[in-house]
Order: sequence, then C-alpha cells, then structure tokens
Amino acid sequence: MATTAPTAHALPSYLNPDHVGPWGIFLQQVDRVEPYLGNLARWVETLKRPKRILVVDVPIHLDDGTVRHFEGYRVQHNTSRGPGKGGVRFHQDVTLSEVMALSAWMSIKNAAVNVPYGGAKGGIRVDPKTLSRGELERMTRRYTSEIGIIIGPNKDIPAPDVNTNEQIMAWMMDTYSMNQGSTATGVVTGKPVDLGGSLGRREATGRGVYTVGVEAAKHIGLDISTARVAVQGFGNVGGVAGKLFAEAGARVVAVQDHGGTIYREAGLDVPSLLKHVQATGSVGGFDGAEVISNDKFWEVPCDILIPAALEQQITAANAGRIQARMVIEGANGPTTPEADDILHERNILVLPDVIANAGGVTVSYFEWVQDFSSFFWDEDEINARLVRIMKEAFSAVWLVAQDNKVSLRTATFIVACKRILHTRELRGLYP
Ligand SMILES: NC(=O)C1=CN([C@@H]2O[C@H](COP(=O)(O)OP(=O)(O)OC[C@H]3O[C@@H](n4cnc5c(N)ncnc54)[C@H](O)[C@@H]3O)[C@@H](O)[C@H]2O)C=CC1
Ligand SMILES: O=C(O)CCC(=O)C(=O)O
Repeated sequence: MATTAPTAHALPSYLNPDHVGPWGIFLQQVDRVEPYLGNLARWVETLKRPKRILVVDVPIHLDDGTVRHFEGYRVQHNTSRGPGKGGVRFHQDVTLSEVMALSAWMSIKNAAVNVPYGGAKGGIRVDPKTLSRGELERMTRRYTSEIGIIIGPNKDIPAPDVNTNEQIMAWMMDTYSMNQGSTATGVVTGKPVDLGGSLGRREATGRGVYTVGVEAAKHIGLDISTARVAVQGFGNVGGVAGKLFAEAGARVVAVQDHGGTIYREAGLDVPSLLKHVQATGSVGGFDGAEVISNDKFWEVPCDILIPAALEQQITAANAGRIQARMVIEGANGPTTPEADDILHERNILVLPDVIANAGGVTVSYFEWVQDFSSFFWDEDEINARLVRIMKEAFSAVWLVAQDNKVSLRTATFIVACKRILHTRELRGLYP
C-alpha cells in the first residue's frame, strides 16, 4: 500500500487548473478546504481528477426520417465510498466541464449526508423541448445503451436532474434491463412508484431544502411563518420547496423560471401557480402577478432566496444587490466563489447545495435499498428518515462551521472530504 501522496503529474487538458466554469469552481472549492484536512490532505489530488469520464455519441432517427447525433456524458468522479450516484441532465448548455463538476459535487454531497455512494453525473447536450415524445424515448434508450458499460446497480446509479423525470428513468431502467436480460430495478432511482420507485422521491429534494431552511432559520432568528421567499426555478426542486414554505405560512413573493419572472408582494398563490406551470410549462402568463425583469429578480425584498435552476446564477454582478438574509441552494453550483465571498461579507447566510439539496439523493438511497430488498416502506417512514438525516447532517456541518469559523460550504466540504479521503486511505491507492 502507498504511504506517500501520489505525485501531481501534468493534468490532462480538460483539467487545466486555469479552467473557468463549473469544474474550475469545484477546484477552487477544494483548494479552500485543503488547509482543514490535516494529514488526509496528502490524498487531496484524488478529488481533483474524475475517476472515469465517458463521452458518447447518441445518434437517433428523428420523426422526419433524418438522423441526428447528440453528445452525451457520464462522469464518475469518485467511488471510494461506494458506487457512483447522481442524476442525468438533458439541456442545450450541458458541457463536459459541467458534468465533471456536477459529479464531483455528488461525491461531496453523498459523503456529507453519509450515504454509501461515490459521486457521478450524466447528461446530454440537447433541448428536450424540441423533441417529440418518440424522439425523446429513442435518445434516452440509445444513451442508456451507450453508458451501459459503466452503469449498474452496484457500479453507478443514475437518477433525475434538470429536464429528466420518472418516465425517463423508466426508459433507462427498461433499456438497461433488456440489455442485461433481466429486470434490474436498482440501476436507476427516481422511477415511477409502480416500477420500483420510492414514495416521497419526487418531493424529496424540495423537502430537504425546506428542512435545512427551517433549521438554519432557528439559528438566525428568522420566523418562517412570516418570511418572504423568492425562488428561481419552479420545477421539481423549486416548486416543491416553494409549496412547503408556503404551507408553513411563508409568502412566496417572486418566482423566476426559463419563461420569465413574476412578483406579488402579498404572496403568490402557490398551488395555483404549480397547476399553471404543469399546464403551460412555465410561470409566464400566470394571472394575478406582476411581471418583472429577470435581472430585477435578484433585488426583490425577501428573507429567503432559493436558487433552484442552474449553475452560476449568483455572481459578482448581482450578489451585492441580494436582499435576503439566507440563500438556500436548491440548484447545484448556483453561486460562484466570488459571489460566495460577497454574500459572506454582507452577512447573508448561504446553505450550500452539497447539503441543502441532498434530500433527493437521500431518498434515492432509500429507493435503491428498497429495490434490493423488494420491501417497500410507507411515505411517513421515508419522510421521517429523510428529515432525520437532513437535520443531523446540517447540525454536524453547523458545528464544524462554528468551530473553524468558516462558511457552511467549507464546513460541508471539510466533513465530506475527510470521509472520502479516509476511505481512500483505508482502501489504499487503487480503488
Ligand atoms: N431533481 C432532483 O432531485 C435534484 C435536482 N437538483 C438540482 O436542482 C436544480 C433544478 O433541478 P430540477 O428542479 O430537478 O429541474 P427541473 O427540470 O424540474 O426544473 C428546472 C427549473 O429551472 C428553470 N430554468 C431553466 N433555465 C432557467 C434559466 N435560464 N433561468 C431561470 N430558470 C431556469 C426551469 O424553467 C424549471 O423551472 C438543478 O441545479 C439540479 O441539478 C439537485 C438535487 C436533486
Ligand atoms: O437522486 C440522485 O441519485 C441524485 C440527484 C442529483 O442528481 C443531485 O443531487 O444533484
């Protein structure tokens, strides 16, 4: 077994440390945590390189008979603690750098809530809204076959992310099972309940966002029942989080999605807004709200801001204008390191993605366990276990932040990186 740190050789070009974008941001976050890792810092190089990157060509027949090629990715960042785990994103702006960063954030997140997984993520560069249902199914199935060489219930388990849902997971599970010759429900999570999915998974990420929000609010003396909330992204994560805050009495005053931004000082009617989004695909055109510019969203008076859309939304350009007392990162990577510093200086508490949105993967873990045992739990049990894990993980991170006088992001990275690098050390150099 190796007793000294592996030498840092020249990095492959896609790992260029000057790299900007999501992967560059992840590298900066690792640099910030390194001084707190003690002896384990000698293994930190392992976090700066994904374990495995697969880039796949995904050709399909469009409905008009022509052939179109899409570029797909599956990246396994680290598997020291268990199989890779993380979602699949269909979006026109997906890049390898983004998928690498998202896979790395999964390693951190899974370790932060102590589920027995490494980190992985996948994606296809495509605007799925331009595809028919048949085209979407063919693309999903071809992508699944292409990444089939590295995924599996004990190897790497995909799940939903932006623009993917239970139906996509059903097609992925079916394709993988057809190729294997037997049904393998445990190959993906976030499936329909009738196909081995878990009760509570659809709401889990938003429920986790809400749970840590309530815990943090106690620390800063914020009363949720009178709080004003602004949400960017009203899909799986933002929609559920907004609903739970509204049910607790909070006023959801502003919502932004890809179709625009709406505002109502007295609070939006969240159940009606959710129905509107389900019917039309966007918050745009919702009655009973003022339309404001997308840029103005960042300065609406509110107590809690929940970015729940994409990366790099809170930047040096808008962080100085944010009026919230607390930012809860439903999205992955919504805040750049420069913006993090600005928010910190302005005493705005940031609950980082790697803990705040971990509710989804926590219930994905429950789903995977239920699939293996073919024994399914009721929703109350799932929600109770989820809330307990989120509260315990948040409270541990809060203490580390206080003890080391660091942000909650750095504290979460300290907890998670120590867990990952400890297993790396126990296993030796090769896993
Ligand atoms: N679905 C899950 O279980 C988890 C998702 N996340 C993260 O949460 C974020 C949202 O994911 P989901 O809710 O699952 O996706 P979704 O596809 O259900 O919703 C995405 C939302 O973002 C909005 N959006 C897209 N582009 C936008 C833009 N340029 N400006 C403003 N809004 C925009 C969409 O209109 C939509 O409301 C992503 O960062 C994802 O990685 C994190 C943990 C788990
Ligand atoms: O449920 C999962 O396995 C992963 C969800 C995800 O992609 C995420 O937490 O960002």
